Amino acid sequence: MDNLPIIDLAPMLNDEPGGLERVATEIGEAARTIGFFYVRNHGVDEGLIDALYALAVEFFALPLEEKEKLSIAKVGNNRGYAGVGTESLDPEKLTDAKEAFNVGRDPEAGEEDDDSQVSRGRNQWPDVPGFRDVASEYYAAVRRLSEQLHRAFALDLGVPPDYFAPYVDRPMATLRMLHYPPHPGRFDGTRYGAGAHTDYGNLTLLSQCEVGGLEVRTRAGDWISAPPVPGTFVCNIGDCLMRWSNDTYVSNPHRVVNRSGTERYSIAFFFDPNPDALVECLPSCISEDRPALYPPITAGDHLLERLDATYAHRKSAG
Ligand SMILES: O=C(O)CCC(=O)C(=O)O
Ligand SMILES: [Fe+2]
Repeated sequence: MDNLPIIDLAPMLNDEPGGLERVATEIGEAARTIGFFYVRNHGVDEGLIDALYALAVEFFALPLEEKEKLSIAKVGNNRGYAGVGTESLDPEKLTDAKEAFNVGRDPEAGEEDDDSQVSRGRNQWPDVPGFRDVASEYYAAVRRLSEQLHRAFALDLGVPPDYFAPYVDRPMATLRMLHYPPHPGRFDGTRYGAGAHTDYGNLTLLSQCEVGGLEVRTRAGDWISAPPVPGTFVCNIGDCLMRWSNDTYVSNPHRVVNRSGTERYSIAFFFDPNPDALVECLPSCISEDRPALYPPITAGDHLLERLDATYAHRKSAG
């Protein structure tokens, strides 16, 4: 496979007769084989996406001391600024040549507001006019889209379309703006923008600016590029959904190298289930020849395990 499929979501999102079924079949095929696909007609306003890019560019252009006031290392809940060199998505390589800013979900009515818990509590907001409003609006839009994609996953995996709804209605979802400075000199394979890794949650929705750099590993072990396609998100399956589906879906390694000679920005949205969601291999994915490969775990514990392996500051804290 040289190209990732581009799946049109309109039939599902417009409630066309048979639309959910058709989209679920296409998504299921991609999720089982490579774990990556593009989605178009996804319903998220292009003007909103452009507005968030403009604010991300403004934020990353602030002096480092300003950005570090919002450092992710000061909080336990995975929100705020992570500077160049603070993360190793591939622990075998040098630290990633990227900087990032994370926004989580604001506490909703009746929810505890505890910043020490992963992906809960308050956000750290930069002093950039409009940032909070636009980031919150974008977050809500991609959250809705993620919920809708779960209906297609459920149908394809052999459970009712709303099966996942109670597990993902208070999600540990993270909006992450990313900036990859151009790679200095010739790329020698030691330092990636983002080292090879798999994502942790159920799904990721990635918007790329016009500068490419994302590469995806095929099952055969080749790396193929996933170039920006206007009007789409790249959607990929994460480790949590792979586990939940008893490896029916695949969470595939990917990496970023900015070979363009210019700045690259991207916006990722990582959708992890509710912290207390019990991730237990789906009954429809278990059979006599295919017993459950994993014991049950809460989504919160699963995410913590994965974050602690990635961040230097979390490792030393814990
Ligand atoms: O920036 C990108 O294109 C991908 C980033 C990514 O894979 C990640 O942050 O998990
Ligand atoms: Fe990723």
